[in-house]
Amino acid sequence: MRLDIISIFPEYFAPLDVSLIGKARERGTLDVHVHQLRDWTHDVHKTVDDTPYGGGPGMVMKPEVWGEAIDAVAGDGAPRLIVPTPSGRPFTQELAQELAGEPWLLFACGRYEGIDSRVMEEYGSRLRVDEVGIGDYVLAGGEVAVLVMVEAIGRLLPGVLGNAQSAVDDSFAPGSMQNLVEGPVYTKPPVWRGHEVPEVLLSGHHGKIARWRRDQALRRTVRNRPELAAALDPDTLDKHDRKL
Ligand SMILES: Nc1nc2cc(Br)ccc2s1
Repeated sequence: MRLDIISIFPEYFAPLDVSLIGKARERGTLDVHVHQLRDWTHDVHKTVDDTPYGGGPGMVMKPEVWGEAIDAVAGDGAPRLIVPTPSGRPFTQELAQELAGEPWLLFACGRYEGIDSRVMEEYGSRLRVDEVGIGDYVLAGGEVAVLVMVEAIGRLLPGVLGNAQSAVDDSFAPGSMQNLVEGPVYTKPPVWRGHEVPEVLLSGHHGKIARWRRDQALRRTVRNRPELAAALDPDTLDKHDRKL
């Protein structure tokens, strides 16, 4: 997968050199290119923003600069254009899975009050354009949102996770974990400061362990994410689940 990221703060993406994503880049699973938006300005101050039409606070990012940048990076190709914004569609595990199947993603990192909407209109006619949010709060720019999305997407690529099963068991993963969060996890020692590991996990009885884990996932989902629990497909709940 090729990833292009356009930002006025390319240094935000240094973390993509480390850990899982860094190793995926070394292996060639991920081909990441970060671009400085100001490289496509033509004035001495490298201006990327201006006051909003209609008045109001803050500044809006100029369409001309973004147009030149995206034209230069995309060329005649057809990357999927992802624009992080608080007003976008929710970024979910399902969308991460979908984006992990794309050959080329181009992330446009807005700042200030956002990018002039005509940029998304312009490219919507020839590229798949998704305005995507990572939660109901406002950041200072799209860079951190891109880091979140790149990590969530990158870990789903073949060979990135040491154990591919981990992604299947992820919270929210399509299939048996749809609309479920994961339950508690434990490792050695069996007793730590008087806290014992649940006995079933030491039993070696895989059926009972799987049942216990699902119960714990359901209980945690009901407690922490009641709106997900309400959306659980009744057909996926067996009679035992319903008793919880
Ligand atoms: N939650 C989010 N906040 C922001 C702010 C800006 Br400015 C750009 C993108 C995003 S995504």
